[in-house]
This record gives sequence, C-alpha cells and structure tokens, in this order.
Amino acid sequence: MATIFDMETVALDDQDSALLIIDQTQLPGRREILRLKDQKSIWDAIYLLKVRGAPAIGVAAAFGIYLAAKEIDEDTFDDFYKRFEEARDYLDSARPTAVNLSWALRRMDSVVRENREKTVPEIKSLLLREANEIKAEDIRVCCSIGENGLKLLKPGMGLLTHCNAGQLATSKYGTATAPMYLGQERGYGFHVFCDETRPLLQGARLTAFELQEAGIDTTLICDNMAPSVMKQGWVDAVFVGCDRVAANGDAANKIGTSYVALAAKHFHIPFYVCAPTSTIDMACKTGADIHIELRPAEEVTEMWYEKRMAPEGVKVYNPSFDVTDAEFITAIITEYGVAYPPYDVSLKEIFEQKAKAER
Ligand SMILES: CSC[C@@H](O)[C@@H](O)C(=O)COP(=O)(O)O
Repeated sequence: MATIFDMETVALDDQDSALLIIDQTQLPGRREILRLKDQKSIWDAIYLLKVRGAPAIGVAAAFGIYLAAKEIDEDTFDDFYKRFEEARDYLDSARPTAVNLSWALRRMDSVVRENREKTVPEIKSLLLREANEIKAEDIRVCCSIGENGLKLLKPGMGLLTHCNAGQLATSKYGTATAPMYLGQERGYGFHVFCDETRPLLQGARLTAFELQEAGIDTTLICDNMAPSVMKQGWVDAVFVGCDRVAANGDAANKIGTSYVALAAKHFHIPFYVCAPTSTIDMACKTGADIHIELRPAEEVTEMWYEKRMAPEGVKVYNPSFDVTDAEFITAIITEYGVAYPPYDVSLKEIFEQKAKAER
C-alpha cells in the first residue's frame, strides 16, 4: 500500500535509545522529526498531540515505557517493578479517552510480571521485543481493516471521514483510511470528503494532506457542511476511526463524529466505525462509562496558529471526543471481520475469533 512518508509515524532510533515521532502539530507545513528520550517529553508529546490517534498513542506508550525501563538502575525485581509502575502510571495519565494507551501499557506490564524470575536485563530486552510486536501488530491490523472495509465498497463511491484515522494516527495505513489507500491501489477511484475537524483541524491538516499526497481525489469541507454534501448525494459511505468502543457498540471518537452519524442516518448513508480490537474495551459496558477528555479552552478561542478570535473571558466547553450511540453505527470493522448489530453479541464473537487465532 502507498504511504506518504519514508519515516513511520512512531519508531525507535537505531540504538533503541530514543522515540522518534513526526511532530503532527507542525503538519502539513513542516516535517519535523522529534527525538524524545525522557518521560516528560514523551508525556508532553502525547498530551500536546505531537503524536496522536489511538493506535499511534499506544505504540508511542509501548516504546516510551521501554525507554523508561531501560533507565531503571535496580538489580532486584521488586525494586525494578516499583519504578516501572511509577513510569507506567505517569504515561497512562497523558490522555484518558483512547484506550490504546492503557491497553499497550497493560501489555508491557504483563511482560514484566510474567517474567519476574528473570534478571532485570532480560526483562528489559523482553520489553523491547513486546513494544516492537505491538507496532508490527498495529501495521498488520490496519491492513486487515483495509481489506475488510474495502469489501463493503464499490468503485467510484464517494466517502466521508472525520478527524484523522489515517497513517499518522497509526503505525502505517490508518484504520478508516486503510480501505481508501487499498482502493486507490486497486483502481477504485474513490472521492473522499474530509471534515476539517474543529478545533484542532486534524481533518484539514492531516487527513486532507495524507490522502492528497497518496493521490486520492480529496475534498476538504468544514464540519458543518457534511449534511449538505450528503444531501447532494455525493457520499455513499462514512468511515471513521475511534478511540474506545464499549461492549454495546457505543463508540467514542473525535468531537463531531456523532453529528456526522446523525446526518448519515437521516440520509440513509452507511456509517462505519473502523476499530482495531485494541480499541474495543469490553470492560466498558456503554458509552456512558467512557471518560471524555476535556481540553484547554484556547483550542477553541484561538486558531491553530495562535490568533485570538473569541472575546476574552468567554466561557468555553471543549470536549475532545463524543460518543456515537450504537444505534447510529451500521457496522464496526475490525481486523477479525465486520461486526453488525446487536453489538453485544457480535463484538463477543469477534473476540472469540481473536482468541481462536491466538491459540
Ligand atoms: C485510528 S485513530 C482513531 C481516533 O484516535 C481518531 O479518529 C481521533 O479521534 C484522534 O483524536 P486526537 O485527539 O487527534 O488524538
């Protein structure tokens, strides 16, 4: 599949001693690679959206906790694990909604706990192996979501997406964009509408950039234009990513997603949520249990380039995500297949398939 950068979204350097990310706050104007070594700068990069998107955050956290573990200078398991837990909890506090962050850290934590009889250097190298596997898995998962999503589409279709669930939000290919990249490679000739995605414009700055660079026919619209574009008959399907899916199929994604879902339902357009199983949180019963991150008011009162546009002192409400109720979701596309309502049944089946495949 075609990708836009030579560099991957998240990587370790050649010495496995620093996290390399492309600073997404600078895109599309500047392609700046950041080299992050200490925990504070990795935490900041996640919080400030220099690296963002649920799967990419998970991979960054996996590498981040490995780098933290590497620096722990203790000989006994208990002393090592105490400091490991502190670093784990610190990274986990960077952003609350995307479950991939805690999912990846839990996986790394299991590696430590399951190998307590090994030496600390051995545990450190197992952590490196696990972080690399989390990233490799993410790439495979995106490819499978691409294949599963493409089966739902026909050549020449018009698609709409919200926020950035693309290459920049994952290790490669994206989730919601994977069927688009794959379709492009196979001559489907899709036309994609990108919602700009206020307040931080991930759609305008990142998705429109990615898709255009990949040669996909792309049109940028303001968020409030989606219903109008749908009404004209230009959209045959909506594809979005997600940050956490609850066991009943309610799905949290970038603020504004539920508004797109409502419009899609009104115009009888299928609304698909692309979700790696790492983003499905079966411990979370419904969308009401999903913690929605509140972000600083300045993201709304100032434009991305720091130009104030709202009156000083105005009250601002700035939730970063919203929950689309399961009833508005036509299907959830995972790496193990497509789940249809009722999701409490179909998502369980997806996890059964996953367990079978892992046996
Ligand atoms: C494959 S990424 C899915 C989601 O993480 C994405 O759609 C999204 O909402 C990202 O939000 P962001 O605040 O930019 O991290």
